[in-house]
Amino acid sequence: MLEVHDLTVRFGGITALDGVGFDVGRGEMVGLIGPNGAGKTTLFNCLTRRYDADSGTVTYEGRDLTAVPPHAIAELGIARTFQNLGLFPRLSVRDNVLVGAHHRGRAGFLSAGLRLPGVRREERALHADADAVLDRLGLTGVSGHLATGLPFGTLKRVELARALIGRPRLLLLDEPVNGLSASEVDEFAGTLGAIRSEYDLTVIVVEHHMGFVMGICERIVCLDFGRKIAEGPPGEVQRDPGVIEAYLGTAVSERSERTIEHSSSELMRPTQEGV
Ligand SMILES: Nc1ncnc2c1ncn2[C@@H]1O[C@H](COP(=O)(O)OP(=O)(O)OP(=O)(O)O)[C@@H](O)[C@H]1O
Repeated sequence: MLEVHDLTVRFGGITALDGVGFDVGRGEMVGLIGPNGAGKTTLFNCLTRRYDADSGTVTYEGRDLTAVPPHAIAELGIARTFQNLGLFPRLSVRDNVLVGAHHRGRAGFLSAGLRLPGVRREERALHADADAVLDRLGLTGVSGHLATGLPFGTLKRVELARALIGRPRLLLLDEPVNGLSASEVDEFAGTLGAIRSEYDLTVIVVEHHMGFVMGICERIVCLDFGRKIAEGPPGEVQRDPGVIEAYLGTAVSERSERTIEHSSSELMRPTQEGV
């Protein structure tokens, strides 16, 4: 479904991605891990065309993604969530979700302004879809609430709902469980596992929470300093000396500027059962 080949992105003197390559098959759930600043979000930004790559190729369902304009990404069936939430605080939860369906609307400026019957039908259909997704994610009770002021765990689910209403085939999740409590992480893992098959999704998930990512993904790609340093099944990657060094080496080496978010026990924590 997705082939990333030799992808390089530079910001001035920083090489955020350095010849990164990996494939993702349809239906897979792939984890993208690596210490802070490894290049994970930059990779997502390339896949969604927020960033241009300096070199390399990205092929999605046989199409050269680097030639696709950013506004056409959602229509191709690619949706994402954001590390720091990308919601509109002054819109209701339901309207935030509806934003994710913008590419499904066919009404033009004039017909929408005149409120023609076709426009009203289309709106009713999209609202029904929004309500179904909100219901599926347990958000019906807050659908009329402004996005501002809701608990972080709820907002993470709103973001997921907004991605799902776009009917994606490829879902990119950027730190979906960051900031959630242990029980919320387990709940999110269960929901993600279920909606993956319900919505026929292929998923790439960036996450620092090793228990979550190792428990839910079939394959892990690890980046460090913009380079892919490991790829394989979770058990293998967890034991990879280069991966352990990338995370643990930060305390004693030149990585002193980076934040060490996760200890060795976090990295080596057994995978969650039943997720
Ligand atoms: N727009 C930008 N301008 C300049 N530098 C950038 C930009 N975006 C990312 N970088 C740099 O590229 C490198 C990779 O950043 P990126 O955010 O992709 O890492 P990450 O693996 O997602 O990190 P984290 O786990 O902390 O979110 C970092 O050194 C970062 O400072």
